[in-house]
Amino acid sequence: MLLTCGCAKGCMLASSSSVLRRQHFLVRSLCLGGGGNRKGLNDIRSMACDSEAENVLRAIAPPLDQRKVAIVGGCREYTGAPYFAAISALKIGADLSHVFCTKDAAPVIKSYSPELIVHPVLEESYNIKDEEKERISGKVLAEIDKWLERFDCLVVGPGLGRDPFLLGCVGQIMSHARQRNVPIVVDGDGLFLITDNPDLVSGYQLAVLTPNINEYKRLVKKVLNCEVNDQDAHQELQLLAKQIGGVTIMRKGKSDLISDGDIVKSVSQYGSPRRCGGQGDILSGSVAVFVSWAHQHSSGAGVDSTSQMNPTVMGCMAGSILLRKAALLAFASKRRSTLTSDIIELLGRSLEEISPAC
Ligand SMILES: NC(=O)C1=CN([C@@H]2O[C@H](COP(=O)(O)OP(=O)(O)OC[C@H]3O[C@@H](n4cnc5c(N)ncnc54)[C@H](OP(=O)(O)O)[C@@H]3O)[C@@H](O)[C@H]2O)[C@@H](O)CC1
Ligand SMILES: Nc1ncnc2c1ncn2[C@@H]1O[C@H](COP(=O)(O)OP(=O)(O)OP(=O)(O)O)[C@@H](O)[C@H]1O
Ligand SMILES: [Mg+2]
Repeated sequence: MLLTCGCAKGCMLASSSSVLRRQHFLVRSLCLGGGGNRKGLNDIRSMACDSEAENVLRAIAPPLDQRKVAIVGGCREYTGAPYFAAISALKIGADLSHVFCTKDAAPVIKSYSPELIVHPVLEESYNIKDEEKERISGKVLAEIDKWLERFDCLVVGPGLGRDPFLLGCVGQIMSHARQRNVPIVVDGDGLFLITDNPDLVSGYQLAVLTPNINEYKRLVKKVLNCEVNDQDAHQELQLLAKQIGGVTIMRKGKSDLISDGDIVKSVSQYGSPRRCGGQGDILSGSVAVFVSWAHQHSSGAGVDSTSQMNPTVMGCMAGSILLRKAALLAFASKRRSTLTSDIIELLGRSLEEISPAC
């Protein structure tokens, strides 16, 4: 079998055995990063490099292992978003994917798939009396606390809705996860929550924010107190991440821009021109798995040059390139009728093409 590296340095290896494949994996890892990343003029180290994102994915994807992720989201209005995030995490390699949602949403989400573990624990205001609120929020927290330490990553927000009582409980869940050093991906209505309460993630380096165009506008307005400036997109994102205290932000759009306040990376692989709802949910579930793999990779890394990159940034790059590849394949086949579920079906093939399971 001929394996080509695809790294910027043009490395190519021929391999006919799994041993050689492992050696090739190491060579690919060493091809990462290097001196080509520095821009120099100011302190932004920025690079638009899709092959680098593929190399990051290969480097951090372990042999098959056990990962558990949880999605906090799903309410009366939205049941698709938490399902998309949770099933994407499973398709990529999580062995268990939990969903913590409202009681109304749970039977619906369960009916989409027997693969998911669904906890009907969240409550919305319409369902409870004022005098019950304190007791119920204590109960919600106690339910989730039992599980928190088992998770390698939490995704907060897909289809969560904006009910103030529910968001109050979710804020407390985030604080508990933070105390236990569980990485958190914040998306959708989770971003609505943290835009109002940036302290929930401020200074937490295991937090990833994945805003879409609207969510980004709201964040910039709240934190930087200005309008979005697309001319200086990299600097603005870097400043925003720095201001929130070193969280990693992936600004989704035509290119996905990723910054931890230090480096800025961009993934621009052509994906799908279809903007069907739910692609961001695939991304948040995928990033959860990749971030947890990247942290594992970094903690065990030796001389491998990927160990110098923030693992949270690596997880975002890997999630972005994978979603874009799957979206490209889905659009090639389904064209105008491409749906989010078509993209999810192609996550496995896309991952296999970038990083075959050993
Ligand atoms: N199949 C599914 O289940 C899917 C469900 N999804 C889920 O949907 C949720 C929202 O995500 P999204 O991407 O539509 O949000 P976004 O771009 O900020 O807003 C667009 C416009 O809508 C408006 N608006 C939003 N919420 C509002 C509210 N409660 N009440 C009033 N206005 C509201 C918003 O207004 P604004 O905030 O600007 O005032 C803006 O004009 C989120 O939980 C996501 O995960 C998606 O993942 C897709 C697949
Ligand atoms: N204009 C675009 N062209 C190409 N790809 C895009 C464009 N905008 C977003 N994407 C891709 O789609 C993915 C999801 O981003 P999007 O902005 O659709 O998220 P979202 O609005 O949160 O999605 P959702 O509908 O799930 O809430 C991103 O990773 C990005 O790669
Ligand atoms: Mg979204």
